[in-house]
Amino acid sequence: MDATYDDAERAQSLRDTSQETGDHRSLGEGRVRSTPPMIALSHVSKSYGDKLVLDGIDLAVEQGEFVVLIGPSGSGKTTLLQLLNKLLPVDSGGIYINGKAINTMDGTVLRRSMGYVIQGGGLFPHMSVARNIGIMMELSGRPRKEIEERVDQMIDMVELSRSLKDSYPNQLSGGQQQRVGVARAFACDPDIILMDEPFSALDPITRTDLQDQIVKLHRAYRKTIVFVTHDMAEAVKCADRICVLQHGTIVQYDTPARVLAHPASDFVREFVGRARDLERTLGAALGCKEEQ
Ligand SMILES: Nc1ncnc2c1ncn2[C@@H]1O[C@H](COP(=O)(O)OP(=O)(O)OP(=O)(O)O)[C@@H](O)[C@H]1O
Repeated sequence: MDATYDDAERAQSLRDTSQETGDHRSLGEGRVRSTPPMIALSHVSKSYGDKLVLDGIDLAVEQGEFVVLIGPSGSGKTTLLQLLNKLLPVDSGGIYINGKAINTMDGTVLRRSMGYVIQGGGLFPHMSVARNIGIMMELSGRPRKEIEERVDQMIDMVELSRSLKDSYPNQLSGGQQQRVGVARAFACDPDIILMDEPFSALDPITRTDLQDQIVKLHRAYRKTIVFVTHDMAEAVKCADRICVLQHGTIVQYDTPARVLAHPASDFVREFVGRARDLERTLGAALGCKEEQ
């Protein structure tokens, strides 16, 4: 069955069962999932004042999936991400983590259970690299020795030098700051990691390095990742599935191969086309440089 159809059906079944049961195992008539999706949104809407920004979003993200949210500026990507960790409240509809409605969960507890990486790393400027990485563990009262060991492990994992442990964020390059942000997100071993344009402020080479790194980490640890970007090439490189947003609705949710080969609308075709044009232009420009 077509993945997009399957998701639509699943989302529909979530909608049908959510109010009554609060449990998300139904897959429609007579079919039962053995596990709920790691993340499910059922008819979620969100407005700022009278401006509707997300309009009846149905979305399921499976455990261990890498889903990229992509769309033009203002299409609602960041808003959607911030609904997932309750930085913003939904106006209507439901969000479920592992089958459990997040409106029953404490926002702080929920956020501590998820990794969150934003542009620039979102590091605390007055804390050292080591403390930035270990802060969530510190807040959860983990023993100092365990935190120290984990910090070293995370620093090695993101291929930073341990000599930077006592440095402060303003003493690091943009790429190093972003690596610290990624290390912090993984430190508490969360099931879910949310990433909001984490690499978009970086130069192309550093950006490529970090994309490679996150793909590698995803393969190794199979975290469920929801990643926001404007960049189709980044989406194709990293995603198991790409969710294309336009004016607060999902216009396609499918594998990179299918989004590229079968764009669901003229809008998606144009979006993919622009990315390909850019890639060709960049490729040509880089090719010229190499020849010089
Ligand atoms: N706090 C806010 N108050 C009012 N309007 C907001 C607020 N935050 C976002 N918006 C508006 O909601 C819409 C969606 O914003 P959002 O940041 O989710 O889009 P986005 O797709 O992430 O955009 P970008 O790619 O530029 O970051 C935009 O029109 C934005 O101006």
